[in-house]
Amino acid sequence: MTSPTSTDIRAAVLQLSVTADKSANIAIAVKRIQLAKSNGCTLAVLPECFTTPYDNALFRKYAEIIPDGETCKALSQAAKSNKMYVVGGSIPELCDNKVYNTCTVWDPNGNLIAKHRKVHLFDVNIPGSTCFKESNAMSPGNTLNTFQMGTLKVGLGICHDMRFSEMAALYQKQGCDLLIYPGAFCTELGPPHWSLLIRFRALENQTFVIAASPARDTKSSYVAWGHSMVVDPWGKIVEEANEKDMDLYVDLDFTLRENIKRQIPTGTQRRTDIYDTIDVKNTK
Ligand SMILES: NC(=O)CCC(=O)C(=O)O
Repeated sequence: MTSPTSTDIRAAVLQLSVTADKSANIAIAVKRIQLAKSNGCTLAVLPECFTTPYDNALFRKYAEIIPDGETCKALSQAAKSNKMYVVGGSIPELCDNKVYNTCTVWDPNGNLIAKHRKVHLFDVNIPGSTCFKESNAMSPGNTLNTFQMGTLKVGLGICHDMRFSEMAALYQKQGCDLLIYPGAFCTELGPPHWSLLIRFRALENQTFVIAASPARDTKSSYVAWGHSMVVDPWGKIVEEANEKDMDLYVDLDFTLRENIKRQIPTGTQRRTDIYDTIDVKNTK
């Protein structure tokens, strides 16, 4: 069983191509998890909607029940047979006749240890650029979600969630060392905002951030930006993909986070006497 200490994470960020063939998408994800294992990784992170073209017309058709659906069974088995943590990007989840955009997390024994339903749905209307209303097809989640990887605590968000600094700040307050965002920014909003947002979330919370995108497919109705990346708590991009189908293997040294927290102790400098970020849900 892999039980990471504070310094020994090698993460794989899998920038997968997403096709219309759900079973083929799952099979490729499983192969790439195996490949990550053979490259010494203990954690694999998959992209948002890696089984499903990002299209409101398809989410319900591709949706499945968690944890009994096809994708969950495959991810659980992949985590177990490779003795890895697997952050399963996201899939459309069917529950009580609603569809959620949901990330599942599997431990090295194949157990489901966390589930995050996208809290902030991607509803934007930018004339001449991007119009998308994810809430026409999906329901929002209503909880923040973390999981433990050995001594490390990880906070989860999905794509548009990364725009909301309050959510990341709450994860920081809960002691998260790493934030993971499976995402799929489009080619209009990717160039101006993707990298900036990921770096902001890392810098302001002094955490590592992993963001995993699908590879770009210019023939699909929604063209993903790609550029999966890992950013360190200094705000520096450690590794960045281009737009192609590819994987990143990145060593995360958490002593860096401990040093930065000590050197610039913003975590203990907050003036909660004049402002605060409060988890309303869990403080009621
Ligand atoms: N899939 C998404 O949530 C896309 C988010 C996005 O592109 C943004 O700009 O926000």
